[in-house]
Amino acid sequence: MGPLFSDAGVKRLDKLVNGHMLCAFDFDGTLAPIVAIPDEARLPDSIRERLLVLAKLAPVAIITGRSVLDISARLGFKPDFVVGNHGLEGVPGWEGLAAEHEATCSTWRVQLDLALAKPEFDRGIQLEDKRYSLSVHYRQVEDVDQSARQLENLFAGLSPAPRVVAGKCVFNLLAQDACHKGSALLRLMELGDAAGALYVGDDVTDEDVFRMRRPEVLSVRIEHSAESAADFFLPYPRDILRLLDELIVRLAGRPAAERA
Ligand SMILES: O=P(O)(O)OC[C@H]1O[C@H](O[C@H]2O[C@H](CO)[C@@H](O)[C@H](O)[C@H]2O)[C@H](O)[C@@H](O)[C@@H]1O
Repeated sequence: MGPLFSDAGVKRLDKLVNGHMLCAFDFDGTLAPIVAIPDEARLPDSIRERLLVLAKLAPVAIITGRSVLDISARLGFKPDFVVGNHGLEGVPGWEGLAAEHEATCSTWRVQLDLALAKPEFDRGIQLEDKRYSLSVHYRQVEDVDQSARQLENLFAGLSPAPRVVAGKCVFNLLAQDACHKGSALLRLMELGDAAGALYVGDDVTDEDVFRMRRPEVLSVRIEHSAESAADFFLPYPRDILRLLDELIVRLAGRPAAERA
């Protein structure tokens, strides 16, 4: 994993922009700064303005852990694709799987509501029901390590067994099937007839994209992590602005026929 703005990274970016490409982004921690209360996350105007320009030059996808309803209200513009619930919601052609995911989530919800009401669990634990997946947040608890351990034990007893993906002070409970951010991205590329894609993310569920290590997908992580499978990293969250600017300059410089 090297810095994106290095000779090797810029070479990959230039090569990608020369073909018909999809620009895909995660939301929290990538486009929107992390804040203590999930509902207070906002897309900064400086980023929205650039995304609006970018969307005129190339197809744009937002692939997030939030629900489609939640994220759509936060964007303030309409990208070509909006995928929610870590790839489980909003992918054209995958609608048939939704009913099953919804039923599984309701089952977990009942079990978790009962358990989390017990006095041993910190009242700061917040369950976010996103219809097709659940997020259990523990950012607001007194003892983060203790709550994380208790929650992991609790999830081990859930039926049916979820796929538990830890994130930033959150556990995401997902269905155990092949749909995730990586498979969603490949499906969007197929639908958009894209020869390549840029994917930018910051968290553990973004590793489903990074781990694919596809040569046609340029994967970029926000902040360096020795454990990440991403190709490149941007050192600081603010560097997303530079990346958007560099993309816009390159894409705007292409002949119109290539952008179509
Ligand atoms: O895939 P993403 O777009 O990165 O979404 C991942 C989760 O983001 C949200 O939670 C995270 O961001 C919150 C706001 O900054 C923060 O308070 C929380 O601690 C983070 O885990 C969102 O609430 C979840 O539904 C998403 O799965």
